[in-house]
Amino acid sequence: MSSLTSSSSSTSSDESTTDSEKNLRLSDIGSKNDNSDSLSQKQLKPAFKRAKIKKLKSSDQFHALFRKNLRLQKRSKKSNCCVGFVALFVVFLIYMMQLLTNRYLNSDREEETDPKKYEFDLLDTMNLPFSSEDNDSILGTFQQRLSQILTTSSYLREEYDLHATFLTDEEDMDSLEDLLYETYNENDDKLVSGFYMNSMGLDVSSKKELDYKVYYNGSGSNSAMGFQRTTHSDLGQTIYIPAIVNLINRAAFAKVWEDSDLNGTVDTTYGYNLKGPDIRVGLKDFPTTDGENKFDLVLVVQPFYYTFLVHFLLPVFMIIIVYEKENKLVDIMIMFGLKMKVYWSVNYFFNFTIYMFLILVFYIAGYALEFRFFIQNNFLAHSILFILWGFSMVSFGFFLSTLFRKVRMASLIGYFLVIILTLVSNLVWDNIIDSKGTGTKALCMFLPSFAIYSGIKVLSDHSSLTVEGFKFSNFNTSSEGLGMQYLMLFADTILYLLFTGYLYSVLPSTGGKKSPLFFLNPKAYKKFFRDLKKKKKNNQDDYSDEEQSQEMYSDDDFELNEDPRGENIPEDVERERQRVINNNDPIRMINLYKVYKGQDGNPDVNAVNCLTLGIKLNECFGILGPNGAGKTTSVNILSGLFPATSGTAKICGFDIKKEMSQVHSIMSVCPQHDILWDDQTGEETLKFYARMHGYKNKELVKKVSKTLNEVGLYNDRKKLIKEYSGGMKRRISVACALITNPKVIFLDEPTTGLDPASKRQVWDVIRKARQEKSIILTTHSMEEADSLCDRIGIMANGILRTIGESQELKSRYGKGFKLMVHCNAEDDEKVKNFIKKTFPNANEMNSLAGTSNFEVPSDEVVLSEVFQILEEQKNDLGILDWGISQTTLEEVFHEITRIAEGQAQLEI
Ligand SMILES: Nc1ncnc2c1ncn2[C@@H]1O[C@H](COP(=O)(O)OP(=O)(O)OP(=O)(O)O)[C@@H](O)[C@H]1O
Repeated sequence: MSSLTSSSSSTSSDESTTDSEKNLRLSDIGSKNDNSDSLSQKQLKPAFKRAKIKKLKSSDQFHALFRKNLRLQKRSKKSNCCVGFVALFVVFLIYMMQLLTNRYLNSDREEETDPKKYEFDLLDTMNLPFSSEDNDSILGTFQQRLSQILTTSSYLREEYDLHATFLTDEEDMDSLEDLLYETYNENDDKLVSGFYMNSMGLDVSSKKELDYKVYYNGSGSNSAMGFQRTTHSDLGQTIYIPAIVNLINRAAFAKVWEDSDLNGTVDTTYGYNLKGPDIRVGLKDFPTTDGENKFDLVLVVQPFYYTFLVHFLLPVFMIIIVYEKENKLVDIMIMFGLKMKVYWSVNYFFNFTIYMFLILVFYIAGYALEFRFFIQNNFLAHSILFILWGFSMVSFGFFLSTLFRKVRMASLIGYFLVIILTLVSNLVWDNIIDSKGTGTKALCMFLPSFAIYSGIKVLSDHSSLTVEGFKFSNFNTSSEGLGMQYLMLFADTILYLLFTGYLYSVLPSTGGKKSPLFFLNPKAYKKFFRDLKKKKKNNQDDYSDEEQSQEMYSDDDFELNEDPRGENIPEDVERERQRVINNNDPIRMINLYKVYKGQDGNPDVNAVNCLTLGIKLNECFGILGPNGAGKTTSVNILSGLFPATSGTAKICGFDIKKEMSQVHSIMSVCPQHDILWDDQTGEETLKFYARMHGYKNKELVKKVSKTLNEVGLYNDRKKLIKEYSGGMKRRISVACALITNPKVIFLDEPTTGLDPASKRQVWDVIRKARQEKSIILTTHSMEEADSLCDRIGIMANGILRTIGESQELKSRYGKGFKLMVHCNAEDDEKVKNFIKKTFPNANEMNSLAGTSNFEVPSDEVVLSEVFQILEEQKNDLGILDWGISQTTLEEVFHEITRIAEGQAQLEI
């Protein structure tokens, strides 16, 4: 009846009437009378119309999913604290190491790379032991000799890379500095030094002293460049001056002494009692140090720790995905219409955002604590490296997540991987790969850890005190550029996304759906692309407008085989089969089979066996059956969790084999076991699904509040799901199935575990919800089926055994009425005789202490007459109490399962 309403309303607007539509109407009329003659399948090829479906917007889904992820992330305090702690710990370690390095190992150096900023920090004074009257001439001779040694000694130039220049003004001094530092930076062994003769200092007549300044390399290992202890005459303290200064001073002095005719005037103890003119030496160290001699701890450990830190989110990314996979949350979201491209995009974007947050904290700490890695290197150089690593790590995490099905395993292996990848990239790169050619390096970088480690190492090497920071100006020319790292990280991002897509398709998901390994089978590969093209085309057609046009389709795809029971098929089941073939029910299953492959030597299980069934519009259809009858399997096939082994079903005209995405956008499900996020509240859970289906703002709030009220959870809406009782979880699962306003609802044992009051509340909700919908409800409660379902099908061993309205089944399978009479013991015989006389075929079932039970065939009973007769004779016969009841659904159920068991025994 309801299907008539549905199809006639859908065709009424059409001007033209096709033959197939006529067939449809004829068949609809047929469905009104279930006893109508069945038409051969060949004769009748009806064309049906698909339901109107509303397009689910990707943006709505993105919004809902992102909010959900964010909320759950905020609530996973342990994981957030752990990540934060590790980040801070790494920053703290590096900071401490930098402090230690600066304080104890480079204590005589300053962290200043600009040579211009160095002062001549002290002046050493050497007294020449001559009589003070001869200052001028002594100083003149000394200066002359000094110049001669410095400019003419090839030995000094070659051995010590000595640069001596006599300058006249400050500008020239600058150019000498530039020359010295340039030479210094280019020179491998760093044994450069420089002398600067300030012409001003030559004015010996007025100053009675000679000034000259020396640039020296304080880090030199060469003994000649090393330091020598001397006592600073003015300061009265011990200072260290470069050996070369003493060397040259002494050489100049010796010459002066030798040439001087004054030596005779000098007392043998000249060094102590004569005080002649001063030779003052200004000292200026080079700003950077020779790495060989100054151990910089930060440089050694930095690449390891940074690599560890940036890997640390990898297991978190894996866990997010595997958690939803293990708990079938992905499956349920798909059943509620989630598009996988949205799912992956949101997770990609979300994971990348978490990573960027970590990097932001790291950068703030790094700049605040003045890590040379950040300050010395070009900002873009390290930012691009870290961003590209973020992209590739998320892809890599996705890829790894496809390999795990359990969160515990994923987190265990994930954290182990962080350590292994960090260690391997550190040790293997430094000891083996670093010395290899570009090709080998690039190949190794297909493991993204190598790419990030080597990139960090390049930047780390540039953050040493002795070298310039990394700049893009040396990017192209430098053999240690970052080009390869950037390129490979980008390539890894794409590569691991492709791997993820591939593995996600071919590895079995929780639901057991998987695609073939295409590359092993070129035909399957071609088929895949053909299907994809077709699907794309369908999608375009389906979603060409906001509301889909009602497209005609035929049943060519249905495999209309005979039921294997052949002649033995029960009449009602066969009638339903013909009705389904010729009708446009919103849910139509034809010859649906599901065989589970036997594992560990067990035989295959035929869970669903040639199920042909149709659910009408506005109908709530109950599937009953003992445990293992195939109820849940049927629902799982229809909702797309499992593929059928053969046969198919159409839901609102969409084939579950090929158009599941359209089916998902119009259906909802309350699974047998609650599939919910423990850390969301009931309200948030409902909002999530409602948002996915386009509800917004006031409409969203209203809809959610109404549904919460209906299932009696409004007052508990702010509680987390993990704080809900089993019954409350069940009610929120039912609410989820109702909130999206679907056309088709699958309710798998929706009231299991509910107390009687809640059960009735949920029944009321379901009763109200069936308007404009088709509902399949599986249950073990006969009372529920009786109360809620318009029609009932009873399954056993995967086979549909009977179908019909509750009353119809009772009269078909029940053995009539049950009559109970209660009287005094002395009247017992009299009463029994009366019953047997009134109902000749009544069968006495039992009798005890004046209470007797009879089974009376239904054709002997006209209820009104029974009432009249018994009430009239009650007093005369001494009947104290009596009652009559019809066969219950439970008895029908037992009868059916008993027959099924008998058949199964025969088959064995
Ligand atoms: N994943 C599976 N792998 C193998 N066999 C399965 C699987 N799921 C179900 N089965 C088998 O399929 C048959 C039907 O199971 P199903 O869960 O559909 O029954 P049901 O009618 O829903 O039972 P219940 O009332 O206990 O929920 C059973 O024999 C069961 O053992």
